Amino acid sequence: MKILLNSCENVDTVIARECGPRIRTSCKSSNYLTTRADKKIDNHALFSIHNYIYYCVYLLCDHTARLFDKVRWWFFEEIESPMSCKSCKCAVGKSNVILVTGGGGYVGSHTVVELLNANYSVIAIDNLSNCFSSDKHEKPESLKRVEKITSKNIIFYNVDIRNSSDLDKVFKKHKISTVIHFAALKSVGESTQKPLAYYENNVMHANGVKSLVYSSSATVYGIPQFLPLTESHPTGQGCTNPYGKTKYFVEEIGKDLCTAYPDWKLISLRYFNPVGAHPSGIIGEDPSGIPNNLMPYISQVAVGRRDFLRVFGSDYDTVDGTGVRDYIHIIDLAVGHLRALEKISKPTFTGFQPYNLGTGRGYSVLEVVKAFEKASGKKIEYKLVERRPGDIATCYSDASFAKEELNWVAEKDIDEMCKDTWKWQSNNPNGFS
Ligand SMILES: O=c1ccn([C@@H]2O[C@H](COP(=O)(O)OP(=O)(O)O[C@H]3O[C@H](CO)[C@H](O)[C@H](O)[C@H]3O)[C@@H](O)[C@H]2O)c(=O)[nH]1
Repeated sequence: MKILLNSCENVDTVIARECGPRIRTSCKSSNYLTTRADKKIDNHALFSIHNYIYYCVYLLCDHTARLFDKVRWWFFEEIESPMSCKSCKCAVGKSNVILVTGGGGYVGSHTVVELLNANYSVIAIDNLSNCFSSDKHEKPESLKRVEKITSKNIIFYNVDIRNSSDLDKVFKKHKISTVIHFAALKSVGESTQKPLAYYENNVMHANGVKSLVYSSSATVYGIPQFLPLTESHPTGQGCTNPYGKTKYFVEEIGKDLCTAYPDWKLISLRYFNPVGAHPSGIIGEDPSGIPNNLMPYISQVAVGRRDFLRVFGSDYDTVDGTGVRDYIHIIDLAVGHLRALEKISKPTFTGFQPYNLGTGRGYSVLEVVKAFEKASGKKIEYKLVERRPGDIATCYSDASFAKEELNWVAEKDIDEMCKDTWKWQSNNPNGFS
């Protein structure tokens, strides 16, 4: 016989419904079957006992199923996003899924190597505007090579950070703990010619996650009022180019956010001049078109892609009249991001904090040319030309605050920067393509 059990009924109401009130009372008596002779009543009693056991089994199964369901959801909640991370297995734990915007670019790809080596799960997005990819649905070549270096998988989306609906999809799909925001245009010279493109690209779009490591720049300091530059140096005043202004604006937005919403945390890493390449020579800097920055230009002259370097300005008040910058090896810079992630994930860290990432030592353009000639064994032809608009004479860091707070110091010197740049460029004369 079948009895329909309604989930809202308790045992008493079921038995009452099926067997009547007398039996309900009787069946609760342990000696009922042995003391009653009435067959009809016995049949009723047997029937109700059967139902009772049936119902108890049902309850047991139901509770077990619910418990199992709860455990299952708790389990998935802990290790991966209930939304969909099953496909990508991105979430090893809540605190180590990092979204890297601009992941295919120079600083992005080198940082992804360090993140993967430190066992973070990486979701990379890029609009492929400044990195080579054989197909727009494919990962950029730089990230394919990062997978080769690390033997680890990167989840990649071709997403433009200005497209908020595409960004939303990524945030919904993955349980991201922190964003490292690299996606930006980065040429001082170009920014003076195409300021609108810089304001549109570089002023960030917030989305969900409230923990952000931001890729800022020493250009926020403008024309230095004192050297070396510490984090307390005024920013924004006298920013000499739109590129530097975009970095300054984002820092200001970040400060306001962190003041208004105490659950927001932002570390702004003020890069000095990143150069060099992964020591394997498998990835490196591959600007599209004519390089704007010094080191890739020199290395393209060395490899025969350009005839000579134009040295912008030889009348600055510096050691040899050429501009002085604080060059930092890309691997040191990438490791700086790991230290920043460790810092920002501490419950004690709150608000907005900038850190300089530099070596603390400046080199002139001609000193860099000399160091590169030594590392590559190639003669670098150059011509002294007019100053470049937006440039300053000298810029170098005091990075002691990063040492103190992040336990980070730049370890690689100018010779290693040139050696690794040359290894990359000579192994890949045409870059990634
Ligand atoms: O073809 C070139 C390119 C550069 N330079 C000179 O080399 C020095 C370095 O110039 P870069 O273009 O390599 O670097 P910037 O200092 O202009 O800017 C760089 O450093 C900034 C911080 O100082 C930011 O990090 C920014 O992203 C990064 O491009 C400058 O004196 C510049 O005039 C040349 O002489 N010829």
